[in-house]
Amino acid sequence: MKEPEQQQTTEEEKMQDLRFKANGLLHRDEWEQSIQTYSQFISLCQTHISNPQTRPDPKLQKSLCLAFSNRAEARYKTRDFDQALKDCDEALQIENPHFKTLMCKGKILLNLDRYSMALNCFKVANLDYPSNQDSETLNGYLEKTKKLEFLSRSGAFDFSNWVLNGFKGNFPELAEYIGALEIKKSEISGRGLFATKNIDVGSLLLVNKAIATERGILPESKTQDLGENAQMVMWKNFIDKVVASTSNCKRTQYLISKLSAGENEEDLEVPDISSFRPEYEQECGFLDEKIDMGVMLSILDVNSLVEETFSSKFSGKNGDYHGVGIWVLASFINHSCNPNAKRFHIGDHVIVHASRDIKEGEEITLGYFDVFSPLKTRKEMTKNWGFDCHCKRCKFENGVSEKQEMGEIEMGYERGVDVGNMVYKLEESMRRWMVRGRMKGYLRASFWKVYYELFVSEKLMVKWGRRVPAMEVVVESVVEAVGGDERVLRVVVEGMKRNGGSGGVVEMEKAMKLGRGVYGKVMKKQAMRSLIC
Ligand SMILES: C[S@@+](CC[C@H](N)C(=O)[O-])C[C@H]1O[C@@H](n2cnc3c(N)ncnc32)[C@H](O)[C@@H]1O
Repeated sequence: MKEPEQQQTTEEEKMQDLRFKANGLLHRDEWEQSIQTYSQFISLCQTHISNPQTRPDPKLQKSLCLAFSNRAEARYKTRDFDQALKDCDEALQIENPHFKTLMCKGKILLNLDRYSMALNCFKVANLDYPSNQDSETLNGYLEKTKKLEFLSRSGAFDFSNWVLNGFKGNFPELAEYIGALEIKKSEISGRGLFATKNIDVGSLLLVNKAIATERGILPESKTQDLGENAQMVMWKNFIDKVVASTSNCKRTQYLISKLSAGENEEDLEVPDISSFRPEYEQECGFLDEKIDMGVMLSILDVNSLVEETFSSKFSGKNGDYHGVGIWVLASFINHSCNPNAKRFHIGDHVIVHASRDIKEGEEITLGYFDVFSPLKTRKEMTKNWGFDCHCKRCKFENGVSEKQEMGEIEMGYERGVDVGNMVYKLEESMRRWMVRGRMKGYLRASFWKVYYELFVSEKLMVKWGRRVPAMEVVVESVVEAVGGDERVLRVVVEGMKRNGGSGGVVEMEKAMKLGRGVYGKVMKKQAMRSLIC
């Protein structure tokens, strides 16, 4: 049996060894091993301190604080943010302010998009700034966090430089942002996102960071098997990433658990939108149990989105390049064939903006697929998504699809007959059926492909121009009905060029407004002009 003093010395030596070993592992970036060794040190150290028979060295408290801080750093590197934050709080309970810990906590909070809390950490760290530390790093974090906090509050994103640079270089800074929105029961299906005030075209609705994304090349393989195989691998990797993100973070788990798994949507709880704000407090009863894997797969099936690039000009990637991801708040947006919003993806963020003016109380809707296609194609697409669309446009087009002329027009469309003749026939039929207002826009959007081919062809316009409505009239009705689109913008720009250069001030203003519907109000005039002209 060792004497208490002898035992104390042995314990102190053991702690010394563990601390030394853990620090070495941390310096060599061996995160998991260093976490384990710090845990051994922390447990021994705590027992030692709480033992009434020992006279712990006062320096031991400092070592314990540092061990928590270092374990937080290692856990941050393994993206175990929940546990890393707990370690930071333990360290700060022992010593506050503690520069190293505050820096680590700030970085974790920044990763979790909790900008104002992160900013607070960096500000306090700045007060406790030790002279031997590199001030540039802290200043860099302070500046970045201030900017993100402002963006998240204001939604004042500006992509001008990135656009003017031809989408080269770093992505623009993006922060999570939620506009004037709420979640409510939807007449379309289950829950939906609704505007809480009037929103004008181009305004940002939300910016949401993905829980996980997976990107890769999916070759349009000559053998179907190869393509399907690549798709399966991509989907599997994506699922693994989602599972990894949810197992480390209770908040992510909680948020995902709120999504529809495709069944009994009408009975689903309507969560408060504030629980999707990054700063939402953790303690409010986050999930304790893991989500069942079967449920998780259904959730991913119903809510995952294929990425859409900011602009076809931007992607610079060939058609083989695909990305899939899950964005929680954006998952509450229902589909409509006459959507009022558009989405783009930059890095891991989805950016949703109003593609036309939206009234207070109106539901925000996206086209889950290309809505510039005829009813038949859209029905196939919604079938793939697993639902029947009951939007106003589908209801109206279902009615006219019974008409004989409609059958002839559809047949002509599929066979690719003279586009001028088709447009003429459709316009004449709409006149006879007394189709008015938005409904005209619906049908024109359905057969947009032929309108497009007609309006961009000088030769065809010479032949058919007098017998079909003016391009401006068609464009206005289509945009009012289904929102802005790059292809519509293209027709307008081609028209302006035909009329001698880039058109007058009024035409340019109209094109810029259309541009805001297509790309959102995220750039200054010069950048928008470079995109549309
Ligand atoms: C991404 S979720 C949209 C939010 C969902 N309504 C909810 O309550 O969580 C996609 C699912 O919503 C439903 N949905 C979306 N748009 C729809 C539409 N136009 N018609 C019918 N169901 C729709 C379908 O069940 C679809 O699988």
